[in-house]
Formats: sequence, C-alpha cells, structure tokens
Amino acid sequence: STVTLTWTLCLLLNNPSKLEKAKEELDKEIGKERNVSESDINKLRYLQAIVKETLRLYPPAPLASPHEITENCTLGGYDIKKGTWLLINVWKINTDPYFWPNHLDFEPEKFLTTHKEVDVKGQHYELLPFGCGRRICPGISFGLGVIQFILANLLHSFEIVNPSNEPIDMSGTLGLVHAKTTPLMVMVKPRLSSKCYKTM
Ligand code: HEM
Repeated sequence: STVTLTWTLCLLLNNPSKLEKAKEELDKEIGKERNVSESDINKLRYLQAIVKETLRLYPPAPLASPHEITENCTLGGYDIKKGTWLLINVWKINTDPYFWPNHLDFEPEKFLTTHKEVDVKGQHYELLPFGCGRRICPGISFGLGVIQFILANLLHSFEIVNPSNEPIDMSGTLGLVHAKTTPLMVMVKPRLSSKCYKTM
C-alpha cells in the first residue's frame, strides 16, 4: 500500500493537470470545511481511477508471486513439467498496447470512459495488479481501501508540491516488490479551514 501511494503521488506531481482534477473533485464532493470520511470514497470516482491507473502502470508486485506447477501440463502451447516455477509478468500485461492505447501514459480518465468496466479484482485479465485465480491477493479490499482513503486525505488536506524544478525521478528497484528507488521529497501546506487540523 505504501509503495502504491508513493507512486501515485509521483505520477500526480509529474502530471499537474490530473492533480488539479483530483483536488477539484475533492472540493466539489467534500468542500473545505471538513475532513474526508470513509463514506466519501464511493463518490470520489476520479480518485479511484487515479489509483487504478497507478496500479496499471506501477504494479507493486510486477511479477505477482511465483506459482509452482503441480502436474505436467500444457499452457499456451508450451509443455511444462511438474515442479516448474511460473512467473507472470503483470506489468507487461497491464501495459499491453493491444488493450491499452497510449499504453505508458498516465490517463486515469480511461477508467471513467473507454475502460470503465475494467476492474483490478482479477476478473479482467488485461489488468492484474492483485493477480487472479485462487492465489489472488486476499488483501485487495483492505489495500485499495487504505490507499484511497489516505490519498483522499492527503490531497484534500494539503497542497503537495514538488520542490525541485526537475520532474520526479521514476526509477524503481528490481525485485519482487517494485518500489521507488530514491526518496520522494515534497513540500506540503494546509489547504482547508484551520478547524480541520485540530483533530489531526
Ligand atoms: C496495493 C496493494 C497490494 C497489491 C498490489 C498486492 C498484490 C498482490 C499480488 C500480485 C499477489 C500474488 C497473487 C498471485 O500470485 O496471483 C499478492 C498475494 C498476497 N497478498 Fe497482496 N497486494 C496488496 C496488498 C495486500 C495487503 C494489504 C495484504 C494483507 C493485508 C495482502 C496480502 C497478500 C497475501 C497473504 C498474499 C498471498 C496469497 C496466496 O498466495 O494465497 N496484500 N498480493
């Protein structure tokens, strides 16, 4: 969840018009006189689309987890021996240009228009950040809920700015988890009525 939140902030800082749209939605749905509550998340369709688009471009587990083949079988025309480890390249699937026009661009809008039926819950095989089938991630709802709620609170409560003139460095670590290599540095300042910070 932390890894995804970090990539989401990076993508928004590198795409300021999308960040503005997210803030407009928060101001329209919640206003500046109160904090986000969990029950608001359903109304934040653009914010949900931002999280999906981040999971598409930067799946935190780009190779899912290794699956061991338990019986000799044929898969996609290949004969595979029992005991073989199968790694699924989730990132490659999530960014396949056959399914995703402008496949490497950050365009959350697609999840409200052309791809609004495509979900991340293992039913649509062109987008598999949580895997699929019987070893699918059991933390989907918890993970998504945490990411959406923290992101909504951060963007609603604070103006988040890249202090450098350079775009945010998007290099990531190689490994089972694809995390940002360098720390993300941001400047934050309050954007709500002062009473909203009393309980924080
Ligand atoms: C952005 C958040 C998350 C992402 C993208 C994610 C992704 C994944 C992926 C791709 C797998 C492998 C699925 C497969 O092999 O087909 C997995 C497995 C798993 N995840 Fe997550 N995960 C996330 C958050 C969480 C959270 C919050 C929890 C627990 C609270 C969790 C618990 C697990 C467990 C226990 C497995 C192993 C399931 C098994 O092998 O049967 N995950 N996750």
